Amino acid sequence: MANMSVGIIGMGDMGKMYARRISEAGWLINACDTPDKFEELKEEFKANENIRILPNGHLVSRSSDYIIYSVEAENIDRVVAEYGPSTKLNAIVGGQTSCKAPEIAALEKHLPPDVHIVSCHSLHGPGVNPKGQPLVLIKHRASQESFDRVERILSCLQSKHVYLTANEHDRITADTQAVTHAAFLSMGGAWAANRQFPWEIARYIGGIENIKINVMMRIYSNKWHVYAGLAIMNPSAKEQIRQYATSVTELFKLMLAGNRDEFTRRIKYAGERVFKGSENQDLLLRDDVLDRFSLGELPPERVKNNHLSLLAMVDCWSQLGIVPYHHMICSTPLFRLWLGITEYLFKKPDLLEEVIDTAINDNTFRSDDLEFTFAARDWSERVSLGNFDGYRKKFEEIQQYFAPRFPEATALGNEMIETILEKTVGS
Ligand SMILES: NC(=O)C1=CN([C@@H]2O[C@H](COP(=O)(O)OP(=O)(O)OC[C@H]3O[C@@H](n4cnc5c(N)ncnc54)[C@H](OP(=O)(O)O)[C@@H]3O)[C@@H](O)[C@H]2O)C=CC1
Ligand SMILES: O=C(O)C(=O)Cc1ccc(O)cc1
Repeated sequence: MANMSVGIIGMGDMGKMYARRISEAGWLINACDTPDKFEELKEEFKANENIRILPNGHLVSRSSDYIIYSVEAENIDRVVAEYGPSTKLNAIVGGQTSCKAPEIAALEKHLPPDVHIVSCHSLHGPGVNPKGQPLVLIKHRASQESFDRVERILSCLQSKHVYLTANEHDRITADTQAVTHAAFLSMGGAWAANRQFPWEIARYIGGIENIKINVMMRIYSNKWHVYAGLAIMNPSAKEQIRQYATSVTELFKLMLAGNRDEFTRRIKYAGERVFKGSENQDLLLRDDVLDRFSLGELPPERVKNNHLSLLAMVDCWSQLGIVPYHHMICSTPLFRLWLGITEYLFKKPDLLEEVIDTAINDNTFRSDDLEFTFAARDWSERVSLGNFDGYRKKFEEIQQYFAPRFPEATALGNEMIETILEKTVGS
């Protein structure tokens, strides 16, 4: 055990984070990315004697006792097909992709039968401290001894271990990741379609709005393939994202029709189903932290919003019979912020009344809500069709629109996440 070496195939953001942390704990790392990056990676890691950069995945596979594939979900089958047959006899292999059905299928299909399969998934981005964040471990085809070895190696991340099957993982992360991202992707899509920068508009500054903007900017400043992969390849995500788009559409139609009774009944019913049992728990987020992280100047008086995106999320959970608190075991920082702002709205009866009133009576939001509805449906459609190119094109167009403010938004977003998560980690 003491001499076990760890292989990492795919030295992108997550692969490098794993390599650095695992090597610091004293394990020997054999790592590679695509052959064209061999020299560059060798240069980058030359000072770290516990990290050996190799030219390709065959050499990593042959020489490592535990191998982690940290490549794009879309490429997992092709990459395991290529290097899997070179795996060292009796080694342990797993992946770090965000969606387990295609990963497990690839590992089962291409690895020799003597190889043990243990997969993992860190539920946070490469820039977040893994301490206390959920780390899913999947003992798919492995002896207890092999599983214990993986657990010991990864214990250096100091994450909170969560034991699930691949199916359970995908069902829960479809909600905590794919639907959460769909909501923020749609906000960005709507603002870009209306040629708005929300931090320049009083309605979108302060409180809940700060979280919406900062998380939206965080997602669009990242790589499209992470979001495309975990939505398009997760078998549970299509249905859940479709329900979100349907909830948005149906609530928007009730608003347009001015149907206050039905709108109110539906919102309250959804709120009861989703938040029943959590009434006496502390709120995940507090006012003072909500107001602190703004990309724009706070207006003298708070401007009302109907928060269609949040109302639709609660309606979606209710329609799917999901209690989001049960999903905290696979919560990412973004999901905790998302759940935090929805419960903030639903657990403040005066605010909820104001929001319902605004939704029915205030016409100044109609064009924003129309674009938001289009965006939610369009993202859902692209995911349902399994359209990676279409996903990429839309993502990158919107990304370009917001790019000039990314450096500032990333700094503010990091600070916001750190401050707010101090309170929500482990809850
Ligand atoms: N980013 C995040 O927040 C998180 C991501 N994940 C998951 O982790 C995985 C990696 O994500 P991330 O690090 O962000 O993505 P990156 O794009 O930064 O890293 C993936 C790397 O794998 C490389 N790669 C592709 N094919 C091969 C190959 N045949 N041999 C060796 N390397 C190869 C890619 O090269 P090239 O670019 O040339 O294709 C790239 O450098 C994904 O599946 C993602 O879903 C999990 C948790 C968090
Ligand atoms: O927190 C989020 O949802 C992120 O956007 C970062 C992220 C992306 C992919 C993962 O598999 C896990 C975390």
